[in-house]
Amino acid sequence: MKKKILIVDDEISIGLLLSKFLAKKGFEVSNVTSGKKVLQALEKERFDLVLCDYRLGDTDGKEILIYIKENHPNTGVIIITGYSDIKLAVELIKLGAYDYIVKPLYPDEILNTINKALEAQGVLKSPKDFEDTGCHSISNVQNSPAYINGESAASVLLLKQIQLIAPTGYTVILTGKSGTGKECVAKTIHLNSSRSEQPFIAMDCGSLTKDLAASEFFGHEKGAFTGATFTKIGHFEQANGGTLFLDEIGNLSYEIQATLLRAVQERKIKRIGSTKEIDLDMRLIVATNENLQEAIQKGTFREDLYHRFNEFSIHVPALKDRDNDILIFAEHFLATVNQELNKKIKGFSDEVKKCLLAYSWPGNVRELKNVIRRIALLTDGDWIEPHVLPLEFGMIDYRNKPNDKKVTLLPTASNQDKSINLRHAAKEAEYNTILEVLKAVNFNKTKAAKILNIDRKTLYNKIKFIDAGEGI
Ligand SMILES: Nc1ncnc2c1ncn2[C@@H]1O[C@H](COP(=O)(O)OP(=O)(O)OP(=O)(O)O)[C@@H](O)[C@H]1O
Repeated sequence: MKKKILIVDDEISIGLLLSKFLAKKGFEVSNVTSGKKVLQALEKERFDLVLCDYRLGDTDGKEILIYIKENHPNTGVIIITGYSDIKLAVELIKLGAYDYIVKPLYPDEILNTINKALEAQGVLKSPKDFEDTGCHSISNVQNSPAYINGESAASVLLLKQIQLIAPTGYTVILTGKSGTGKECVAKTIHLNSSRSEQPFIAMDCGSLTKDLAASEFFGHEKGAFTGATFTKIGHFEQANGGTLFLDEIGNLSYEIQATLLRAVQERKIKRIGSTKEIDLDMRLIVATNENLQEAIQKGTFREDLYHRFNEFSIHVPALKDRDNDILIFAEHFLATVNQELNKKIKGFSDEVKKCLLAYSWPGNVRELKNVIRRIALLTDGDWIEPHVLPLEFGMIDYRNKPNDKKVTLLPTASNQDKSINLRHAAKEAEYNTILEVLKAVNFNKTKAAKILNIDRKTLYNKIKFIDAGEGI
């Protein structure tokens, strides 16, 4: 059956041109020239897709989009805009538009977008579509795990925003709780930009001290200060040509922010101890799990720097807001662990699935990844059963096998060497303490390190250690 498309454009010639082209491509096409006529047309018949010009005499594309999404949710909408306005485009996509096309119109682009919109209709996108739609997975980055998207509305929106912003050179602020995947998103944006062949350099600003900051950002010449025994290339210079990802910018001291602002504004740096200016040509992506607006109000974050960064912002949703994506991520991590540990675990029992879905995941995707690594390691059979779930799942009962007298942290360790068991128990206790503290401080690693009385780097290593599946 032919797919029905309604073209809405008050420029009659453009509408006619488009309808001729689409009719030739096998679509059944109708044309209208005003908002009022759209309503009448939609009352009369069902359309698969509405291709709507943003600016119309009696209304605009946004109004029409809202009307269609409320009254004909199964009809896809593509908006045509006269100028490239990313913010407007994102707003329209958030409101439910499948995509937007910027004039001048190119037949191939229109056809491609229409076909994709029709394919996607009624079906939420699967993670694989990320690659199908021309975005690369990040699996080709050394030491980077593949980027997994989900099917929830929040994940579909996230993917759209990544696809939209990646090819522009915009500086992006990524907000979201710790472990939601901000760095993963930053890498994906980089890999889908024209800089993908150039370096992606990630820098954790949370651990920067005042003394180290300038040298870490801009590098130094040999002999520039006591202890500068070698020339050091800073992160800005390393990222030149590519993308610099600054993580945890909310933790930067006010003084360091001033240094950073100069470099970002002027796009030039000097290594410490050098007079030579180095021109910068790179994209900046920054991330924070702090509320920067609040920090600005409190006077701890510079408003001017914030505006420099905020050419575009993307919120990376918490895992609990990604519905059944939890299971998509879980299956993916299980497949990876199976490979790493040479196991053949088939999947999760229904009970475990329920627990995974019911848990609140304060540590987000990172926590999920760790949990899957741990429970896969503890599983001997084909299926992951509830008794291997960590204590925070409130599954203590499950952890007691029928003949056990006490709750054991590692049920499978009963037949293991006692010393190994103790070591494991110590690691488990350490893991749980770190996790508890992290949760208590909303996963702010700087604060957690202070409470745990270890430096941030040690904490980072321990988290990595856990991340790497060794923290059992
Ligand atoms: N979409 C994703 N696909 C695959 N793995 C992911 C995804 N999102 C997150 N992860 C994994 O979860 C872990 C945490 O992700 P990441 O470091 O990107 O989070 P973050 O938000 O930058 O955390 P933080 O704020 O603490 O730095 C990593 O091991 C990462 O590989």
